[in-house]
Amino acid sequence: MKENVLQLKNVTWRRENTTLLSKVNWTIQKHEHWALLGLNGSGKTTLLNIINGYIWPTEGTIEVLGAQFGKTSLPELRKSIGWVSSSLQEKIPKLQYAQDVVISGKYASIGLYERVDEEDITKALDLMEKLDCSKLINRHYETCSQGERQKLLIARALMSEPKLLILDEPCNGLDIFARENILETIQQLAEDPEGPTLIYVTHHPEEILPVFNHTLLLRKGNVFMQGNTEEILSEKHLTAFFEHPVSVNWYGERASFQLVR
Ligand SMILES: Nc1ncnc2c1ncn2[C@@H]1O[C@H](COP(=O)(O)OP(=O)(O)OP(=O)(O)O)[C@@H](O)[C@H]1O
Repeated sequence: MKENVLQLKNVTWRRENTTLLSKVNWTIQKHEHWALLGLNGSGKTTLLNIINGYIWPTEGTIEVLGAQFGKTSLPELRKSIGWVSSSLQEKIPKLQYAQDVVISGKYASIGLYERVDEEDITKALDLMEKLDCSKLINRHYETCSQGERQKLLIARALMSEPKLLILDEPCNGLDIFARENILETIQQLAEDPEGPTLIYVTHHPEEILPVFNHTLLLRKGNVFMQGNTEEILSEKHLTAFFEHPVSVNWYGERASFQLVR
């Protein structure tokens, strides 16, 4: 049976006289992993704020994990949504130990103020193992590289066993090796039948892994197109989307892109 993880209907957000999101319709089913692709300023962060209930839309309805906004406790719902973003990365205390960063995900706190039990420690270490970052145990967060920090934050998000995990530009600031390493980790996470449904947010189409077999293109607050990734990542569609000629080459199941001069 199909189970909706997310359902946005005609979601519109206006600020003063500007429409920043316009009539967004988006349905995600369980284990249907999606990429959200849009240039700077296209409205991605605004849309994520709406999905997490931090911004209330001017019009439209929102249902996340079966809970209808307006009829549900948002703080309670947020426990089931993981959101890994660069703004979160900046908030983590520099001197916090790597394993404590992960454990804090259980309490959705920045810093760790709760008494930690043996079970939490075991779970955090298992997650660090799973994400191939267990070598960071007892390291201060500030001494970890950008790629290592991203892995810790993904492990942190998984600590509360979210049903929906939003990865908001997780490869920003990474070199090509660290980027491929993170992408491999994300691919494994997406392939885990027990794992959360993923939304991968990016402005780089080459980061869209085969496991993200659905893509939504957002442009100037409008859904330009949505559906099957392979169809969407075509020269024709991306040229229209970017309003600039784009060439696409496929290497196996990954595509690479170039602006045509
Ligand atoms: N509170 C606000 N009031 C007015 N305009 C806003 C507000 N928040 C966002 N905007 C505008 O909405 C547009 C979309 O911003 P948003 O941050 O959602 O884009 P984005 O796709 O996440 O961009 P980026 O990839 O650069 O992070 C931008 O033009 C931004 O200036």
